[in-house]
Amino acid sequence: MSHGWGYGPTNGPDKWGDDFPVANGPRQSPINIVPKEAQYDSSLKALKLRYDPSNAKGILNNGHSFQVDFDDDTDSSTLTGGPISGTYRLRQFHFHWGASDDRGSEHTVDGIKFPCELHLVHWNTKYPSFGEAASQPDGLAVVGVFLKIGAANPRIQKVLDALDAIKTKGKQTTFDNFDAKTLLPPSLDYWTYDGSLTTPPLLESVTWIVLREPISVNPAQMAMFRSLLFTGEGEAPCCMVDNYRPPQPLKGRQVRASFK
Ligand SMILES: N/C(=N\S(N)(=O)=O)N1CCCC1
Ligand SMILES: [Zn+2]
Repeated sequence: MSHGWGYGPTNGPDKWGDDFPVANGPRQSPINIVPKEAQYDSSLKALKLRYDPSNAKGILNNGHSFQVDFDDDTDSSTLTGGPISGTYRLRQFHFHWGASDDRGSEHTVDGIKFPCELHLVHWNTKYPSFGEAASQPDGLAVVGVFLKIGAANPRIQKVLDALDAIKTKGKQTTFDNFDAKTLLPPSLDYWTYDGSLTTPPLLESVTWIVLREPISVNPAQMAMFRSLLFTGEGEAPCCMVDNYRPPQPLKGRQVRASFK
């Protein structure tokens, strides 16, 4: 790709392998999850997410999605349990979504696409930093949550109300006192498998933890996601939609379930 990666016809997922050969590696994400082929593993622990709302720092339009960043200098917002060992710190969360409700998620379930998918990105504190962890096979753990169309979700509204201030690429604003746990569904049943970042550099360092139960958003809330721009201020505007990578080959990997 002569210019930076993105989701368009000339720089989208089919072209990422030109600059990032790992795109065709053995543990790429996302994947299509086939529940009937996922093996229940009774040794999988319950997820333990302990988030401190005061760690929320800011919200940024990074030109590919938007992210809410957290202070990860201490173990005050962590993921433990589940399929991982040790302690992983919450770094940021972000979303992927479609131009219409028939697509947008990265993982699919029996081939079904959801309109949106939330990713909560954590890094293994056995490594000195996020950057170091991101290059290790057990360095990251991402909790994925599907969003479906239904009732308005009051808990996501504070995030969506901040989007007006970060419409264009590179814009950021403060975003404090937010408990990311409020974005999770009542059940923490999950599927888990070894995968990768779903955007360049596509590093194969992610333990994926995809929750079975979606959360809901209503159509007006989905429209707020779609109000963002991939482009920077003063550039020809391009709506930030369809910022998802399609499912990748499983290549013999096993998907385990924490539930029967
Ligand atoms: N691709 C990513 N996360 S994801 N979509 O795989 O959860 N990231 C790139 C840098 C930090 C997180
Ligand atoms: Zn993501």
